[in-house]
Amino acid sequence: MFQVCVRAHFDAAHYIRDYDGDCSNLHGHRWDIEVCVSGEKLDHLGMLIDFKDIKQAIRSEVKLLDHCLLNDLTPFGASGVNPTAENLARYLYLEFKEALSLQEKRLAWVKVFESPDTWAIYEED
Ligand SMILES: Nc1nc2c(c(=O)[nH]1)N=C([C@H](O)[C@H](O)COP(=O)(O)OP(=O)(O)OP(=O)(O)O)CN2
Ligand SMILES: [Zn+2]
Repeated sequence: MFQVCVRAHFDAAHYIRDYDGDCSNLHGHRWDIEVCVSGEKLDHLGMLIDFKDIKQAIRSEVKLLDHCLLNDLTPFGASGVNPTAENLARYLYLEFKEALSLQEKRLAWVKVFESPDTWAIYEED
């Protein structure tokens, strides 16, 4: 089984509603993300998936998220879903799953780092 992964980052602000502490105040992070596709079969070039294809999907998403207030975005707005690393990882997983429309491969996981030492992973069974 191969895993092919791409790392990227964006800068965005957020606050955690109802959090008992500083994180309920508006603050920013450099969010690092990692997107990983898995599968068995390589193409004639010896690639599971071209890094470029993953990068392109990430670029479109990062355009939406960079320098924004995550709480203002539809998935985290009136819905009451807090923009935590966990919820952001799930949101991005579903976005990339749709954007990449993978065949004979799957989106293995998406990692979202709030800092170099703290991160969340979302994957599907
Ligand atoms: N499971 C989660 N826990 C926390 C999240 C999260 O998304 N998922 N988010 C936060 C806050 O966003 C906060 O910005 C990060 O908190 P923390 O790591 O404590 O950041 P500090 O810079 O304050 O780190 P210290 O080591 O405490 O100085 C909180 N928790
Ligand atoms: Zn934070």
